[in-house]
Amino acid sequence: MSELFAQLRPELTSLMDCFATPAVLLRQDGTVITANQAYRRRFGDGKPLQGRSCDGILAAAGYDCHSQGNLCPLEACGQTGLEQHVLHVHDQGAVQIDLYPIRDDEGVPRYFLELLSPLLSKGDESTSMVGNSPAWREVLHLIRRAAPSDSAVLLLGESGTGKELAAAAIHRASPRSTGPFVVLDCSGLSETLFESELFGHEKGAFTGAHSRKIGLAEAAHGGTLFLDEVGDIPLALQVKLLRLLETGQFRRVGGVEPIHSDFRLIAATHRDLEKMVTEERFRRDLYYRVNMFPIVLPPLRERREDIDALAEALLHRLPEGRRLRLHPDTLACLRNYDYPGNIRELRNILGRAALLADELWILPEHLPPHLREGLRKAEPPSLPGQAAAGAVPEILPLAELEAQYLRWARDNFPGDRRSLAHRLGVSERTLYRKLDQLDAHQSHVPPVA
Ligand SMILES: Nc1ncnc2c1ncn2[C@@H]1O[C@H](COP(=O)(O)OP(=O)(O)OP(=O)(O)O)[C@@H](O)[C@H]1O
Repeated sequence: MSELFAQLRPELTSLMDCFATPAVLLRQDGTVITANQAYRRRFGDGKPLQGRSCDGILAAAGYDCHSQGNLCPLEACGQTGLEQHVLHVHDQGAVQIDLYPIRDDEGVPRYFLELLSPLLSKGDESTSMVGNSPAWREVLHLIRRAAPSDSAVLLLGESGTGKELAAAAIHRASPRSTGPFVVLDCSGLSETLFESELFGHEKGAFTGAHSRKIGLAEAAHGGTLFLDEVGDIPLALQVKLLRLLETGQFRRVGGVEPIHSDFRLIAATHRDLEKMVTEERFRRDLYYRVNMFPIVLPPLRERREDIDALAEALLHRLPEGRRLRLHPDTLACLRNYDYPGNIRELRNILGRAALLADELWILPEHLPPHLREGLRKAEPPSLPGQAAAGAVPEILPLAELEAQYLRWARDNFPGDRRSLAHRLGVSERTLYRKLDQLDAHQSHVPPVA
């Protein structure tokens, strides 16, 4: 890094943090000079990004720049000298990349500002599945495996873990994507209602059946039928559902004509279906029929690494959330909570906070009190001599003591560098200088933010 960049790094990072979307400043060879918080959260792996190649960072986050005919905007800009706007398509979804050359006084592009806006694979923003943790990547891997086949998929997981979103993603990535995606929530339906919802009814079939109604099984023809909370289907109706799944045929309530429907089945439940089978509350034959390809969606507390990115994405989806930013202390609280209601609960917490926040920042005070208790309080390192009280303290050079404390603060402080500098009572520039000195002595250390 040139001396000038070394001196200006705090200012540059601060400038980059003005962008809400992931932004990175690159050299001509694609190595990173600095990146903003949004970039580190979305694509970072917790290790320092500075000096690493941008395509290596993206590849590690599951966005392979060289796959599927993607063009490198940096190369194109190097050849033409012009800003580039390209769409990269990845298995994880699409990313809009806007690359702007930063020219020297002779007009030669020397550095490049890259803004990345992750888009959705297909569909709109509200259907994107955010997450990059190992647990979530495994789910995405299974979804990709299951999607092209016609096999029935069973989505298992606690309420609010994204089962419906996953079902829609499987449908969108399947050969039936141009067909309908029909959802039937099986919870809380009486037997009569369930039957008439699934199979439809003829006019006059029962009191109140004033006209013929097409059932959801029929409406799903050519597409996907998603049975949410399949464990809630009354035992008496399970046999009718099994017959439908086995033969693809059914009759409307009050009808005599057999109707054929060709759909792919995806079912979901938060219940332990296997246990229900042993307790004879769920038919074993139906269980085998729906459980051809099980996918377990992990609870949010088992994929805490995704909380930052999820919180940003969910906030952005709220109408009042687009103007707001999550303060590092708020993110620290969000990371430490267990979310019995999973992603739905996180979304609701953010919705409430967005209404309470007047200014730019969502602060811990905008969160429910039980989340604020989670503010992380790591113990400072035991200083030399402190562990063995009464022992003769080991005398260390002050500089070494400061380095030890700084290392601890850097590794444990949950916020960004600006807040850390503030807490340490030094300028951001001084903090950067001191951290650079630490880095010079020790490579492969995690960044502050
Ligand atoms: N990976 C994800 N990325 C972004 N948003 C998500 C993700 N997973 C779930 N959500 C959001 O969380 C909310 C709950 O998701 P969803 O309804 O799919 O959960 P569910 O498991 O089907 O819940 P339930 O069992 O109660 O029906 C939705 O608003 C959904 O958009």
